[in-house]
Amino acid sequence: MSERKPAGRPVRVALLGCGTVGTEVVRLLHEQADDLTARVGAPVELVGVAVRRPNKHREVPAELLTTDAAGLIDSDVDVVVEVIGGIEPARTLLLAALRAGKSVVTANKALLAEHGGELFEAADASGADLYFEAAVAGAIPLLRPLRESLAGDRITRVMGIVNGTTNFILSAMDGTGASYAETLEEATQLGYAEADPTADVDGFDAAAKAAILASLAFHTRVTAADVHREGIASVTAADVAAARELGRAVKLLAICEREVDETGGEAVSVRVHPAMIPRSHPLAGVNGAFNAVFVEAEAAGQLMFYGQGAGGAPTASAVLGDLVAVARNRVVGGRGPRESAYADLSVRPMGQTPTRYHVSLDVADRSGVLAQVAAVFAEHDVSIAVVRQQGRGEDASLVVVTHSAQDSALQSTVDKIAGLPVVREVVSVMRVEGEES
Ligand SMILES: NC(=O)C1=CN([C@@H]2O[C@H](COP(=O)(O)OP(=O)(O)OC[C@H]3O[C@@H](n4cnc5c(N)ncnc54)[C@H](O)[C@@H]3O)[C@@H](O)[C@H]2O)C=CC1
Ligand SMILES: N[C@@H](CC=O)C(=O)O
Ligand code: NA
Repeated sequence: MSERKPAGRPVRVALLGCGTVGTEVVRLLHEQADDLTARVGAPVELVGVAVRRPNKHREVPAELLTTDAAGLIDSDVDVVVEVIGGIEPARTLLLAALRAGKSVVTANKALLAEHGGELFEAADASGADLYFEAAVAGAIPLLRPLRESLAGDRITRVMGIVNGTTNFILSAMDGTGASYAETLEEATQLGYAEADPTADVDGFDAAAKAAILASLAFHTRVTAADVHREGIASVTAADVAAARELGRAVKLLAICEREVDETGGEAVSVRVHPAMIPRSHPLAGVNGAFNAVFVEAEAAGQLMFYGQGAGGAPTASAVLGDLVAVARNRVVGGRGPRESAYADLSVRPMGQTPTRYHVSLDVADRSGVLAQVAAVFAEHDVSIAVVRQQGRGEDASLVVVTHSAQDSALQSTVDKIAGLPVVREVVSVMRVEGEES
């Protein structure tokens, strides 16, 4: 058996925040101390944990606890791990760490999606590392493959389920019929939801992740404000039932696409919205807090990443992976990848993005109604792929699935149809993904 090499000077780590993820980071650092030393080539020493209320953290040795996060960063530490969340004070603290040449590991997608550029610039100026695998899809190794393994390929599309809380809720609505409120409460108890769960439900969390994914995939700075965002608050039991009837499931998807416009110029589209996907699609079988992301690249073809996207221990696994990487860089010299935003592509507005709609209507059951509805689609140059009509006494249910068209044309079509006197109710309108157009 080969002997382990003697370990060098300890890598000194400051942890900021000790909630769902931070608690698990402390546990893993303690439990895996010997293995981490062997893997890094030096002991990884937790020298301080910044918290808000020290008396609430019995799991951390009292001498490590401090309420002075800035002071901890200023002390003799090599790496700062941030699991506080939110924009401030995380932004100010991490900028201070990076400017002082301390490597940073963070799980904070909200911060990266809004101020990633500023953080990368501070890292470049001092030569420090900035790693953030936990920020997207929790435990799933996804950002490192995009930043490193696929750096020689040309990514064309990234599509996936990147929010565990909403997937947990939609899975329950589809499966057990549990109420929205009950399910959200359970997701919060299990540590999946953000401190303010509206960040999950309204799609802000997924939009931040989509911005990070698009930035890495397309070598372009994409911020949360660039992402078209719709959450799941408007998804009704009727939508889920309509999907089910057509052999589809409703999922909140993050979709990042490289697009070529009429002049041959390239742009990207980045969006988060609920969509119906066929039950045969691999994403339809992703349930609970699990995440899954498809990546399509010109040479690699299709890749799929699947696993636990939320929860304390899975997220801490990704944090520890990054910690080992930056600690190794400290021990052997050198640094990880810098920001790559050279392509500088523009982000296409949602209205100009090609999408497909599923529209379910209650209409009067008499001759000529279908023709009237079809005429509105034709007027907006929207081609129909599937029509299904079923009589129910005086009324009929009419379902239309379109071919691909500009989102703005689809939206105008639905607005006009809603105003037709023969249309009693627009029961469900949802985009369709995951099948040929
Ligand atoms: N929980 C999860 O499943 C995942 C969380 N993340 C991200 O990880 C980060 C942490 O998330 P959680 O642990 O779930 O949040 P949490 O709310 O459970 O923990 C955050 C902790 O930071 C503390 N804190 C707030 N301000 C502080 C300050 N100024 N100084 C020191 N401590 C402060 C809070 O008291 C709390 O204990 C967030 O950025 C979140 O988006 C990422 C992936 C998954
Ligand atoms: N709140 C997030 C946590 C992980 O990023 C989620 O539900 O996915
Ligand atoms: Na990840």
